[in-house]
Amino acid sequence: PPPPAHIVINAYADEQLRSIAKRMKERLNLYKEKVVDQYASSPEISPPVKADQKKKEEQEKKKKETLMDPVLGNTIDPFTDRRYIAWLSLVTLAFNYNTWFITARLCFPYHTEGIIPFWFVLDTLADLIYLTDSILFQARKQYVKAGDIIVKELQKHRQIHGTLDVMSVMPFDLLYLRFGFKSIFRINRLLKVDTFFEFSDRLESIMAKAYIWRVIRTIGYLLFMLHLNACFYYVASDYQGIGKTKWVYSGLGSAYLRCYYYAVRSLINIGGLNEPHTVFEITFQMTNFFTGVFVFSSLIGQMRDVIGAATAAQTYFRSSMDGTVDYMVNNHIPSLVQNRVRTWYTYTWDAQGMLDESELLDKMPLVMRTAIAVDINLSTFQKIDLFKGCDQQMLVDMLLRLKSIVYLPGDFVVKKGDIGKEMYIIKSGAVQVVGGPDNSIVFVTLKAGCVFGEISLLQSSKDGGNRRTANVKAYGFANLFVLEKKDLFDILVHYPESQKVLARKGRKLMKAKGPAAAKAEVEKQKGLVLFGPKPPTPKMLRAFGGKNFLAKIKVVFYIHVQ
Ligand SMILES: Nc1nc2c(ncn2[C@@H]2O[C@@H]3COP(=O)(O)O[C@H]3[C@H]2O)c(=O)[nH]1
Repeated sequence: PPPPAHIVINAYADEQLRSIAKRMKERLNLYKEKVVDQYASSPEISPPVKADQKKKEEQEKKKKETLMDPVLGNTIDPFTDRRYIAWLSLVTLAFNYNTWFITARLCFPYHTEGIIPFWFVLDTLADLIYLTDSILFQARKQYVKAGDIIVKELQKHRQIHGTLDVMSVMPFDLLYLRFGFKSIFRINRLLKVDTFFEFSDRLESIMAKAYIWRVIRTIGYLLFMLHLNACFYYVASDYQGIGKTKWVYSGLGSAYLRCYYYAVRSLINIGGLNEPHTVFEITFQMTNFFTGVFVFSSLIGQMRDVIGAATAAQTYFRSSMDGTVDYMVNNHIPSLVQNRVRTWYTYTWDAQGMLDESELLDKMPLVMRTAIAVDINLSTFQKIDLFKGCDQQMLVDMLLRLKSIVYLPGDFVVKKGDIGKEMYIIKSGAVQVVGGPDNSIVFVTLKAGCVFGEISLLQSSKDGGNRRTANVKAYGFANLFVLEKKDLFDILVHYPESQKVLARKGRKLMKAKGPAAAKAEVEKQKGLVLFGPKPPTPKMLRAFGGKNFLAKIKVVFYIHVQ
C-alpha cells in the first residue's frame, strides 16, 4: 500500500527539520568519503604543490642574492643569459672586422690619405666594443671552480683569466704617432679569438638547428683561408714586382678580387694558372698546392660531418623504414598491412620527428628526464579525474614510465574481453568506445587528456575482473601514452594512500560502467576480499543514518507535539 501522507502540523518547523536532515545527510556522505580517502573533500591539503612552489621561489630569491657581485652588481650566467649571447654577437662582429681588415690592410695598399679617416672611425668603434666587453661583460661573468659557481671572487678571476682580454685592448695604435698609420699595430686585437669561439658555442646551444650555424662557420673558415692566401699572393707579387712576370698579379683591375681569384684556383687545386718560373714562384705555388690539399680536404670533411650529423635522424628513420619494408616484401606480407606499416612510419616521423622518444631520454640523468616529463605532461596529468587526490610524486613517477605510441585511423586499441595489461592517456587525436553489432554504436568519443583502459587495469584477475569492458578504436590518428599495469603497480607499492584512492575510483568506475562485473564486485565486497574491511559507520551517524531517516524524525516530532 502507498505510504500515508505526511502530517504537517507546523510548516516552519517542518521546513527547519528538513534542512537539518539535509545537512546531516551531507555530513554523513562527507565522513563516508573521508574514511576511504582522506583527501577526498579537502583538495587544499592533498597536493603539496603550494609548499613546493614556495620553497622554489625562496631558493630562486636566495640564488639571485648570492649572484650579486659586490663591485659590479648582477653577475652574468654565460650559459643561459640570452642578452649576453646577443652582446657576444656584436663582439664577434668587431672581432671579424679586425681579423679580415687588419690582414687585408697589412698586405694591400689600402691606407690612402682619403680613406684613413674612415678606417680610423671604424677602428675606434670596434675598440669601443672591445672595451665595453672587457669592462662590463667579461668582468661580470660567473665561472666554475671545482664544480662551484663562483660569483664572489670575480676580481681575482679577472686578473688570472683576463690577460688575453686585456692584451687585446692594449692601445698599441698610439705608435701611429711615431711610425704612421699601420694596421700591424692593431694585430693584438686578434687575441680576442676566444670570445668568437665562446659566441659560437653559445649560439649552437640555443639554436634549434645548430647545424646551420656550423655550416656557416665552416664556410667562413674556408673563405678566410682563401682571404689569407690572397693577401700572401699580393705580398709575393709585390716582392717580385707587380706585373713583372706572368705569374704575379698584373696590377690591373681590383687587386683584392684578382688575388682572391688566384687563391681560389690555386688553393682548391683547380689549376689553370700561369706557370711559375722563378724558384720563389715555384716554391710559393707548391706550398699553396700542398696546403690546399690538407687544409681544404679537412675543411670539406668537416662540412660533410656537419651535414651528416644534421641528417642523422632522418637517415636512421629511412634505414629502419627500408629495413621493415624489405622484411615485409621478403615475407610476402599482404599489401594492405604493408601500407598500414608505411603509413605508421610516416605519420610517427612527421608527428614526433623521431620513432622512439625514450631512446633519446634514456641517456639523460633522472633529474633531467623528470624535468622534461614534468614540463611536458604533468599539467595534463593533474587534470585527469582518475588521478585527483593521488600523490604528486606518484604522478611524476608515472610520467617517467610512459611510452608514446601512435595508432592509425580505425585501429583497435583495446578489445572487449581481452586481458587489460595497460592503460592509455590520449596525447593528441581521439578514440571512440564502440560496441553493438559490427561495432557500429559509438558510446563515447574521448579526446586529448582523457584516460581509458583503466577499468580492467584496476581490477584483480579473480573472477575475470581484469577483462576489457569495451572496444576502443582510434578515430583518426591517435597519439597515446601507454602505462603498463606492472609499472603502475610497481609505483603504487610506494604510495599506499594513492593506491586506496585508485582502488576506490576503480570500484566506482566498475559499478558505473561495467554492470556484469559490478555484480561480481558487490559479491566481493560482501566477502571483503579485495580492499580490506569496510570501515564502520561512526556512531553518531549510525544513530541518524538509515533509509527512512526523515520518517523517523517526523514520527518523533509528531509524538512530541501530541
Ligand atoms: N565499459 C565502458 N568503458 C568505457 C566507457 N567509457 C570509456 N570507457 C573505457 O573503455 C575501456 C575499455 O577497456 P577497460 O575496461 O580496461 O576500460 C574502459 C574504459 O576506460 C563506458 O561508458 N563503458
